[in-house]
Amino acid sequence: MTDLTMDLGEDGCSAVFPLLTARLRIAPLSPADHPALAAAAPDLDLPALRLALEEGSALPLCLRRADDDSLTGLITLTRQGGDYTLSARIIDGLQRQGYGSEALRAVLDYALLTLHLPALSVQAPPAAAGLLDRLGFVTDGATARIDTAAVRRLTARRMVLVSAVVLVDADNRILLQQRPPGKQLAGLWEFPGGKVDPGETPEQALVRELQEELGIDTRSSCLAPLTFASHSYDDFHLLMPVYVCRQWQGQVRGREGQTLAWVPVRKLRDYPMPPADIPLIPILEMWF
Ligand SMILES: Nc1nc2c([nH]c(=O)n2[C@H]2C[C@H](O)[C@@H](COP(=O)(O)OP(=O)(O)OP(=O)(O)O)O2)c(=O)[nH]1
Ligand SMILES: [Mg+2]
Repeated sequence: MTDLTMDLGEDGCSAVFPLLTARLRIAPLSPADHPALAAAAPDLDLPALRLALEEGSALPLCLRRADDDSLTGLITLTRQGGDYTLSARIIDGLQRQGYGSEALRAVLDYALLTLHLPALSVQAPPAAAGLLDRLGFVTDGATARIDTAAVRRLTARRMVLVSAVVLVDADNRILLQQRPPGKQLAGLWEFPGGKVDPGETPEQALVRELQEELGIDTRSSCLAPLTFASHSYDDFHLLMPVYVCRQWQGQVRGREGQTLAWVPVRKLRDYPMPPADIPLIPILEMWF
């Protein structure tokens, strides 16, 4: 039997939560969620949910929009005997905008591929049949069921290899560049770098990207491996070796119109970064 709350730390937080999707942050129910939930779904038995969460027999997950933190819904995993069930509720007025499918992909991925539940079943109203079918559920009467193999097919993503660099100047500041409008993750601050082309090594790709993006010359021997990022975006899995470089030739300038910032490590958290980069910040804080 799996304790559904095993990834929650003492304070209800953990390294895996929030689950992030394109528009949502998904995190275990906390007392801070109660007022919004009670207002939006007065029929929910919040004290019972809270108790089940404390006992580890249920994991209620609140869905909130990443941009304005507004409540979008609740997905609850429940253990009943040896079986695991799921129930999903999107707040009235927010249905039919794809939030359910977006959140369910992330929750199914977590429940079957991280928590290793063998299968999940859901009471399926006829209106949800199409959605459940697209997600890989098999319907039998009023119940629909999904297993690990189906979730693997649902969440399989191509792997994209991207090289990135922590460029450090003489004052120990780190170069960030802002992703331009129109590109994926526009407006967020990232480390320079880019996709590794076929036939390139990660180091060769970085030497090329540093010339293309910043107009500077460096060599593979000036790139020291530092760490890596590994993160599932909705449509691909990013694997990003991260190097550190202190030696280059030429003046750094944004050759693709991007805004640049030299940032002391203690100020990194002031610059919103792509979700893949968030785990890199404490590593840099320790390292510098
Ligand atoms: N360079 C860089 N990319 C990052 C970081 N974090 C992160 O999630 N990414 C993602 C964003 C993109 O999906 C992908 C890199 O793509 P990119 O758009 O920079 O690729 P590129 O320089 O080769 O540009 P393009 O020719 O494909 O437009 O990696 C980061 O810190 N640096
Ligand atoms: Mg790039």
